[in-house]
Amino acid sequence: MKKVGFLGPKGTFTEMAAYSLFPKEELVPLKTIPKVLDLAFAKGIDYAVVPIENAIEGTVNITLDYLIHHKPMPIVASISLEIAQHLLFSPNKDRETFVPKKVVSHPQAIAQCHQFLQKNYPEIEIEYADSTGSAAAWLAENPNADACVIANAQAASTYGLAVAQGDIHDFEHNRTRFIVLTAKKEQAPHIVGPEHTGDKTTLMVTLPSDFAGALHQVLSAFAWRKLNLSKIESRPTKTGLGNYFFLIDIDQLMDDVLVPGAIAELTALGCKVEVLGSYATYSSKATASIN
Ligand SMILES: O=C(O)C(=O)C[C@]1(C(=O)O)C=C[C@@H](O)C=C1
Repeated sequence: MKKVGFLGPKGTFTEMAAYSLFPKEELVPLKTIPKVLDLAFAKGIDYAVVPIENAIEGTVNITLDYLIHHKPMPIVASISLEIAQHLLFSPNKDRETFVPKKVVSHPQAIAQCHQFLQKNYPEIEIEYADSTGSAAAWLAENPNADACVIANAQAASTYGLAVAQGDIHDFEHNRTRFIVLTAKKEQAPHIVGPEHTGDKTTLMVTLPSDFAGALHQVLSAFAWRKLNLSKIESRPTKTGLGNYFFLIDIDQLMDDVLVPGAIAELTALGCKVEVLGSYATYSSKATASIN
């Protein structure tokens, strides 16, 4: 059995992602995203599953930055899940009359429900937790707290909390993409359950210096080869204000000609190019209940 580390505890969205991809493997809950990446890098687990991007809030910066700057490992798969955020109360509180003073959740979950909170609880104090699951676990241990949490239905049932209001995320099409990483040689995991939606190659491109038309030249290396890009994002290199690199997702696996050709062209322009992964992408409804 493989060991799959994920942002825990039980009841997180990342657990759903890990379970959708690896229902038969040993799932290992870890407290924070850096802890998951550290353990994968040290080969204490076979695979790491961590969130990377949300449809409402954008990139999960901690994942990307920690991966790139501290624990570089190849991406070997990704999965996108529907994300339904619910407002959960302790069973000790009356759903009709309780007015919580505090809401506890993961920053991404709070951000996805920002307008809901503004409208319904404008005075509420916000407390950030390591994950939605850890917020739910905390409320289960402190059932008399004047607090509520934002988490999913799986967390509600795992921790015996009541769904005071379902689907409180501000935009309907709320999805998060999770990536699978490994520091072990064997690479691509064997995945059968979720729907295979396509393939990606993710590149990290650092420009030699800031010159006129640099990004245009970078993009044209892909354009004339008809390589479709599904994402381009700039992130700070952390070497000084204004220094950025680009993360580029190409909509296909690494091949023998086109992608290496584009990389060679970028290198000839003076860019530094690293391949962060070439992998299959999956999609799932995330409704599976985890035992
Ligand atoms: O807190 C969780 O349940 C997580 O799995 C983390 C996370 C994230 O970091 O984006 C995953 C999916 C949702 O977007 C909200 C939170």
